[in-house]
Amino acid sequence: MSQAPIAIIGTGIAGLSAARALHDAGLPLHLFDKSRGSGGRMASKRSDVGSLDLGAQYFTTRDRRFSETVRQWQAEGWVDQWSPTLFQSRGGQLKSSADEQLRWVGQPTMSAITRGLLGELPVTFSCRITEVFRGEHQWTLVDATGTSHGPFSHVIVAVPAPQAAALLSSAPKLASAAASVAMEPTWSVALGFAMPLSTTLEGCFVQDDALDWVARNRSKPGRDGQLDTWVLHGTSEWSRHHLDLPKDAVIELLHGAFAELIDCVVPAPEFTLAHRWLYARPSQAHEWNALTDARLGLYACGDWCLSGRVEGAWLSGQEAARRLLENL
Ligand SMILES: Cc1cc2nc3c(=O)[nH]c(=O)nc-3n(C[C@H](O)[C@H](O)[C@H](O)COP(=O)(O)OP(=O)(O)OC[C@H]3O[C@@H](n4cnc5c(N)ncnc54)[C@H](O)[C@@H]3O)c2cc1C
Ligand SMILES: NC(=O)C1=CN([C@@H]2O[C@H](COP(=O)(O)OP(=O)(O)OC[C@H]3O[C@@H](n4cnc5c(N)ncnc54)[C@H](OP(=O)(O)O)[C@@H]3O)[C@@H](O)[C@H]2O)CC=C1
Repeated sequence: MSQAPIAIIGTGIAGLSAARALHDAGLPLHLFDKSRGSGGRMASKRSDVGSLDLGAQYFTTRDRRFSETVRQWQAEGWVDQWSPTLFQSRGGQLKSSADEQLRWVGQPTMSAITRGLLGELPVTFSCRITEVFRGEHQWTLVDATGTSHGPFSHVIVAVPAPQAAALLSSAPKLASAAASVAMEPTWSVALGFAMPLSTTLEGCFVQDDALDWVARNRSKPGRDGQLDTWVLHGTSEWSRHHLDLPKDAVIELLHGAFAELIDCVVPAPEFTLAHRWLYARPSQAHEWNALTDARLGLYACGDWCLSGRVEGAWLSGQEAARRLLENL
């Protein structure tokens, strides 16, 4: 009888990091995602004005293993360095803030990374898993339409903590660890201007009431589009306070904050888009690496097990795969 595959729920960078490690070790697996494509919070959104990075803006590497992996991604052509002209804004004072930090982006879109990692791996998209339960020896998943999937030998849950908690109910310790993680929202807004704004600014770390970060989309390698498109992120606190505001109102408020911040004329945008990330980042970092119930064969990974950054999510996926292989 052939070996039952491993189920991985989530095709963000954590789920795909685990998937690649297990596939490279020769194990069969099957991925599931509720979205239409891979990437989760580091996916780019296709829009009328080209592809936009509404979630993760760039990533840095501190861990040696991740640095080496990113160099391999670079050799594959999936990523490139992004060296924006950086500013910071504190108390309304905008000033240049150049640094030596190496920053990476997927190219020509953020999604290139998870698409590359996914390759030909078996995956079911548009499939929200609502239940994960174990029979005598193997696992079954049930999706939102009531359809069952399985059997599976092991399950890796690679979704944001509040969504993971429900899927981990077979292992109450894991479920309660996931349930203890609070995640903060982020409102993300894109504004596209017909005439390029008259500024050298390409990225800005902001500390004010509303804005946290501003980036000029076309300054990233390989980005297309006719308009000069900007991505604005609200702070966690501002986003929490304005969580249920209609998108038009969010766009108007963040457009206003942007116009106040930047030292140039900001006309009415030709194009606008708002996206609410309910679970954008964990409110604090953890040092769990991954969560494990080796006896049951149930694992959880994601940025919330570590640093709340792309690097943390990738490392967490590696760790879930390592522990699973160790316990075979
Ligand atoms: C606005 C924003 C800006 C950010 N900026 C940066 C940055 O500049 N640099 C940086 O390093 N990090 C940044 N981050 C954080 C970074 O994006 C995340 O740390 C990382 O992408 C998390 O990856 P993950 O795989 O753990 O989770 P996710 O990317 O959230 O992946 C989880 C996947 O699971 C799927 N899923 C969820 N529930 C289910 C279910 N029930 N059934 C099936 N599928 C399901 C989702 O659709 C998703 O594809 C940012 C995040 C946001 C939101
Ligand atoms: N919005 C979210 O939901 C969300 C945002 N995240 C942001 O992701 C980046 C990535 O963090 P990382 O540690 O990999 O990058 P950096 O080293 O570039 O930035 C870390 C923070 O350090 C400050 N910083 C860095 N460079 C400069 C600079 N040249 N001038 C001024 N300040 C700089 C900045 O912090 P403050 O804004 O000053 O508080 C950076 O944020 C990072 O931006 C996260 O905010 C991650 C997850 C979710």
